[in-house]
Amino acid sequence: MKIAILGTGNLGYSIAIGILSQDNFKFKNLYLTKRNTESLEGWSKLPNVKISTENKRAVRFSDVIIIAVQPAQIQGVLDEIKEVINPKRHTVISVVTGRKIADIEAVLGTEVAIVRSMPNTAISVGQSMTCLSVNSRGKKNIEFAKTIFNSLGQTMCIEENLMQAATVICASGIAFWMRLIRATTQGAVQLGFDAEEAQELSMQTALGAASLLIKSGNHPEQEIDKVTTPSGCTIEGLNEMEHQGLSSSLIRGLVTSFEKINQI
Ligand SMILES: NC(=O)C1=CN([C@@H]2O[C@H](COP(=O)(O)OP(=O)(O)OC[C@H]3O[C@@H](n4cnc5c(N)ncnc54)[C@H](OP(=O)(O)O)[C@@H]3O)[C@@H](O)[C@H]2O)C=CC1
Ligand SMILES: O=C(O)[C@@H]1CCC=N1
Repeated sequence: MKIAILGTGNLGYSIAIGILSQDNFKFKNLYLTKRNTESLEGWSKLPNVKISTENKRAVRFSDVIIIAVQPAQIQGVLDEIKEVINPKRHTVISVVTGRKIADIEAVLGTEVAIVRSMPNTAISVGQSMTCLSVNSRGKKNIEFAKTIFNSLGQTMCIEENLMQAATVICASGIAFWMRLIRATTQGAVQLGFDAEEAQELSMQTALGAASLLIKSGNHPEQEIDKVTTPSGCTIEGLNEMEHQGLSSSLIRGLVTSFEKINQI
């Protein structure tokens, strides 16, 4: 499999690191493009990695085309590559926020396999939650896209009308969870740990909580019941957090992000 990433910025870079680090599928070449390639110079020393400013060249050279530019830049990229897209050969995967499959079909045509994908930046460490939607032609290629993204975390195939919500929960979600980890780290510092220890306690506890749910399949309240000793310290702290609006502020933040993403 020959893969091109058109637009190797923050997310494209994370995807490239993830592809290079995984060993579940074999890729023959990884072609990375951006307009100014200075930041990618170190990569050209890697075997099987090509760096270029030329999107058309990257497309001609590849089978899977991952488009990872900003929403305002995708139209220009699609216009540029349309003449070299071969529907029999190429699968186009867009990770661009808010751009519908229909917008891409309008330029490349409905006979091209198109996957709309929303990974998150944890893709660079093989732990992305990636949501996928496909056009009719892409249904045959969904397993192919799943193979790529399953080796870089977990995937879920969803209806395209849920993609904006998925972006808020999973992609923006990385920022939300970072803030929760930072806040619990700051609390631990206030209670006497140094900053490094505090962050380690916070990160591993967050990982443990998520792992408990993933492995047991339990509802969060079942796990909470196991921790909240009657009249104990956990329920006292948890109730104070709720009095201060913990769940409510998180839900309101998600809804506000969702309202914003629908204007992008
Ligand atoms: N799922 C997620 O977690 C996230 C998703 N996103 C989405 O991913 C997309 C990319 O975001 P992000 O990586 O943060 O953005 P960046 O601005 O960091 O990356 C975009 C890259 O595209 C390159 N680029 C721009 N125009 C072209 C072109 N014509 N040809 C080739 N390369 C080009 C830019 O580099 P240069 O200027 O050198 O060309 C830049 O490196 C966006 O749509 C964003 O909404 C973003 C962040 C997180
Ligand atoms: O904040 C944003 O608009 C983009 C979409 C998801 C992550 N970053």
